[in-house]
Amino acid sequence: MFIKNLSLTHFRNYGQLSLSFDSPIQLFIGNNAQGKTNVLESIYVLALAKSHRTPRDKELIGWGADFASIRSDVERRYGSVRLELQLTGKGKRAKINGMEQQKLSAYVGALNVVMFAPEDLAIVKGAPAQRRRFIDMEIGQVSPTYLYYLSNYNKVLAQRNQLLKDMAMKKSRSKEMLGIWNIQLAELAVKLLRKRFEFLRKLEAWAKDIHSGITGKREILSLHYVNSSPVTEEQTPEQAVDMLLAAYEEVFDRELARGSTMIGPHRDDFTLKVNDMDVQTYGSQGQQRTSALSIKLAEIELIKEEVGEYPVLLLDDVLSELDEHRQTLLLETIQDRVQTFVSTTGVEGLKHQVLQQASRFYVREGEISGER
Ligand SMILES: Nc1ncnc2c1ncn2[C@@H]1O[C@H](COP(=O)(O)OP(=O)(O)OP(=O)(O)O)[C@@H](O)[C@H]1O
Repeated sequence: MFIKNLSLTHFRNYGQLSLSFDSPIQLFIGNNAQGKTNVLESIYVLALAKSHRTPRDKELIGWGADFASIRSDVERRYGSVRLELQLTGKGKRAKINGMEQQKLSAYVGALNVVMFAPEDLAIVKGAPAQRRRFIDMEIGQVSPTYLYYLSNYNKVLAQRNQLLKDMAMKKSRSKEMLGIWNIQLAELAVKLLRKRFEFLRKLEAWAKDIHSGITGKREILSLHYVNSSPVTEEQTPEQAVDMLLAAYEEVFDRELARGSTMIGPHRDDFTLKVNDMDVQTYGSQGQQRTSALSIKLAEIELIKEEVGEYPVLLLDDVLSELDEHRQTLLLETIQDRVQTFVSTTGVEGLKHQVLQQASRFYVREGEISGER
């Protein structure tokens, strides 16, 4: 995948911006708070229809404007696609080749990206919700059906939780209705879980190899799904649904007391281990960083495997943080195969020869000038 150009209107601190790209690597160079991350964020939003920094689209719209838009022509293996996304704060309009997409799940995936930002350490160190978000976003990029099931799951979950609350307040005694929600929720949960198991298994295979390479074979990285339900990968979907229904029955009294659903993919997590040690709890800062890097590099390979093309890589302020050995490893993965956008405050820490040949863009107060 190759992003040929990018046009922004009222996106963050860019009133109007039009850029063209013809190199595998682009460096966005500038002081703090000038708009470097905003450019990378716009590419991420164009791909996933969501920001990596905020759940509120309103923040993406330039102050004083009532919409933001992002447009780009992307070269894919089957030809060029024009992607357009407009954000109003109340909703989004997404177009592929001028055709408006009714469902965002049909739009997401037209461009695949992997973002590596300082916040990504949260995949290792953060709360379970951050790892769930990571899993959902990554599977969603390569599987529109996953996004569709996820959005249905969340809707049914909200209704089931409401019913539990109503039952607890004696406003509703409808155990029959609960039975209906249980079946719908269990069927969707099993679809999500099976995809997640598969994703984690594939991600682990790549991450293990990469991590071993980075650490000179000293560390074995493994990923483990932390399941709140008794569903396993070995069960058939029918068996899994039955297991889940039985589990809902078992926790019914506790769920009624809490007014919320206690088991299912919305409560799950995954852990990372290095040589069988929990990295989140016991890992050093360096081990946590390296594990996050291994996972990001694994994601690049996984997307290639799933969609047949390398995604675009966005490196936000992380390259100069890596020591030379890790920089080299990262750049070897990229080589000429992965189009990469890098934000950095300076080029001093970027030693690798590949970076010397990159296109340079200088960012200052929401304006970008090209090569100097
Ligand atoms: N919705 C918005 N409208 C206008 N300007 C905005 C909006 N949101 C953020 N900004 C401005 O964008 C700038 C921040 O840009 P960005 O986050 O890209 O910084 P950066 O160049 O990556 O800096 P750093 O190196 O510190 O990360 C700030 O000046 C901020 O005021």
